[in-house]
Amino acid sequence: MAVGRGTGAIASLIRNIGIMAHIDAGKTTTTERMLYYSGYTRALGDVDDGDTVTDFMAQERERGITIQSAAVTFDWKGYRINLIDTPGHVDFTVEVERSLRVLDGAVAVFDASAGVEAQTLTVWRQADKHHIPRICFLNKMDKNGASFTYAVDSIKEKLKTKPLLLQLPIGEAKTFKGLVDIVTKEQIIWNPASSLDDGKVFEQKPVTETDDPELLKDVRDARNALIEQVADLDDEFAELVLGNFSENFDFLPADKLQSAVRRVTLAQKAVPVFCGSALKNKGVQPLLDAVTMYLPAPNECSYDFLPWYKDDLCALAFKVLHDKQRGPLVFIRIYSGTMKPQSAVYNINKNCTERMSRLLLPFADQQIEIPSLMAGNIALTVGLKQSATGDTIVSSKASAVAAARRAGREVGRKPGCNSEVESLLLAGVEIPEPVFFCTIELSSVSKQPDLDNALNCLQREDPSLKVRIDPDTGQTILCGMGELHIEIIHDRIKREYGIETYLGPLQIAYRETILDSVQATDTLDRTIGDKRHLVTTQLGVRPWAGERSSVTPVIEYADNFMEPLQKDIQEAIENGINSSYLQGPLLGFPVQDIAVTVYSMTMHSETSLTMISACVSRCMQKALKKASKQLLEPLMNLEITVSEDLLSAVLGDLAQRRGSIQEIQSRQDNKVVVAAVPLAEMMGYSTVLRSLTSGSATFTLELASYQAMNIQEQNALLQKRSGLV
Ligand SMILES: Nc1nc2c(ncn2[C@@H]2O[C@H](COP(=O)(O)OP(=O)(O)OP(=O)(O)O)[C@@H](O)[C@H]2O)c(=O)[nH]1
Repeated sequence: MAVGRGTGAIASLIRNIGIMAHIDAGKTTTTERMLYYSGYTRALGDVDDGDTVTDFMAQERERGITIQSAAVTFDWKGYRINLIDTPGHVDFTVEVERSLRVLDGAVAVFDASAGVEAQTLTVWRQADKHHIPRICFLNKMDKNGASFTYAVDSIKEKLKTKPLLLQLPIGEAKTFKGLVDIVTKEQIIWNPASSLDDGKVFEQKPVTETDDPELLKDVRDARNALIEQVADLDDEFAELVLGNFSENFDFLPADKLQSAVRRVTLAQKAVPVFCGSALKNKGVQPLLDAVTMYLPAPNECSYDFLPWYKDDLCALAFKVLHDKQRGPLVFIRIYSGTMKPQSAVYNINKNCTERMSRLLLPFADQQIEIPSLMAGNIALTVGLKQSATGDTIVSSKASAVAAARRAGREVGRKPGCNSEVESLLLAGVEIPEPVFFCTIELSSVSKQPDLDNALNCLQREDPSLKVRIDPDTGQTILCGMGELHIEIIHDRIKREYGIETYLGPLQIAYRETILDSVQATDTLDRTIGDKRHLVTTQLGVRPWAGERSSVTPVIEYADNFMEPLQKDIQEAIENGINSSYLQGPLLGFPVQDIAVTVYSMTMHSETSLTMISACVSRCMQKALKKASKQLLEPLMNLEITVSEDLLSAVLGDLAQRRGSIQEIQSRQDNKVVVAAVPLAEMMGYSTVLRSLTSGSATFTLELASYQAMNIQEQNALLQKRSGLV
């Protein structure tokens, strides 16, 4: 194998990239081809045969979709490429967010016959949020209906970005046979005569007047347009062009244009576009060249926190896998310093020191042992037992404290308080609230400890899975992002942990809110041992109409409230508030969009902080019960792609689901319906849509907001829940 066994690659030769796309655009196929051409696999994997390297989990093979982000390392022409395969299904956007956090650049893969599809838009926005430079790959150029121009226009319009056409296809759909590199004016034709049609052999030669005058004209026009476009975006390049080449762009050296394209790509002013057909083995090698040429190296990315660590270790755990023999395997991205096996590291989130036994380079489901690894690399560690997805890892607590000091934070104000060090955490992954939940039951109670262990492991791997115990029934509840998400968790419990479980019916995670302002007073008086805990508090709750809906309440204090307010008492009060809004008064769902004002608090000097929290929590519950209450239901953004002849059937069905149609767009021969529909109406929708359209339509579903239910629906739900109907 070509991977070095040293300390990993030096940062300028590393590319940490991800592939992002809509479901079925061809991420897995493209990844497989990359691994093949770089020499990592000897045979071409095929998603349709279920034998790809990156989709290594059994469920992924069966379902043909990518669920887990598997990190794969390979080398291409002297560069080390760490590739994180990001999932495309909307149930797994947390996986996408998590992998985007550790990427320096991304390749967006499109189906050239469909252009920009719903999920690409979502992931594109996430990549914008993380400021990740991108290049685009228009895949499936061989497919019926593939259109380079259509796909480029759709990138321009929908993604509101400036595509830089660095290639032109030669032929389209059935006639697609190669491409032209606009920068070098060379054509690349894959060898049809090769007996093994694996795309390894291709012919690369300049486009000439004699061979194909028409193509040469197209290439010249495209190159001139590209030069003008780049000159508009990059002053250094504009000066060069105007100074020496304004008469004739033909003489402008390719490397000058490449450097300028690189600068505008890294500055995210524009996005280079490439094309090909992964399935037909065309265009992937130039795409790999483009990854090394146009996407940034780790040392070209700036991170606010780097100066705090100087050369000390700073790393982020971005993925946990559980291995039966070796225990948890934690994927780490190293931002600064060096990592060595057989050493201790400090986890800031968990405030604990852990020992790492081995350090491995990830190659899908195989790993290669390495003696140390430098900044910029991605590695797999063995031995970390506490670390979970999203944790920040440094060399020692002392190093974290030193970094906190450099960051200008005041450390050690209060003994035992870790919060200043915690503020050094690399921004964690935002986990959206789960919209579905269901009970999970065992056939035999004796297996409960095994199930608890399995759920703990699964939660460390996947923070979007939440597990809680129903306080009334004692049942274990799984909360997840979608039907498929929960189904896959269920499947994994059986396959990976050998535990047979039954799921209760899938239910929707509603929210609650209040409609008026109310106040409540409560007193708690308890004597424990020889101490009397006596506390009285008065507080008010009111609806909060802030810009964004939020489950965490806004907390305010009345003027002159206990001045000066001691920090530990304030924490106790806020703990009390925060423990009470999660169980709303109507059906026990979290209460959102409320503001709490604490008016007064009197207490006996011996009252403990726990009793203060308990009193505040009870008082909050009392106030929430007194208020007029409202149930909120998840409203989903739905996007359906359907052929024109089946459109009316789909719309007719949507009308019965309380759906409001926002837009119907045309996408080549298809219609795209954009609608908002309550989640309650979408249970089992994939089966319904499949039968309505004989499986030809596709849809994506994403949480938009929580909306108030009307009074009839609210009453019907309350009655159903209380067993009256
Ligand atoms: N015609 C054509 N089909 C392709 C091409 N690339 C991939 N496909 C097919 O498209 C389907 C989806 O390909 P995948 O590589 O699994 O796509 P993916 O984006 O990884 O899919 P998810 O993991 O489900 O998100 C498969 O049937 C592939 O054979 C291509 O270049 N041309």
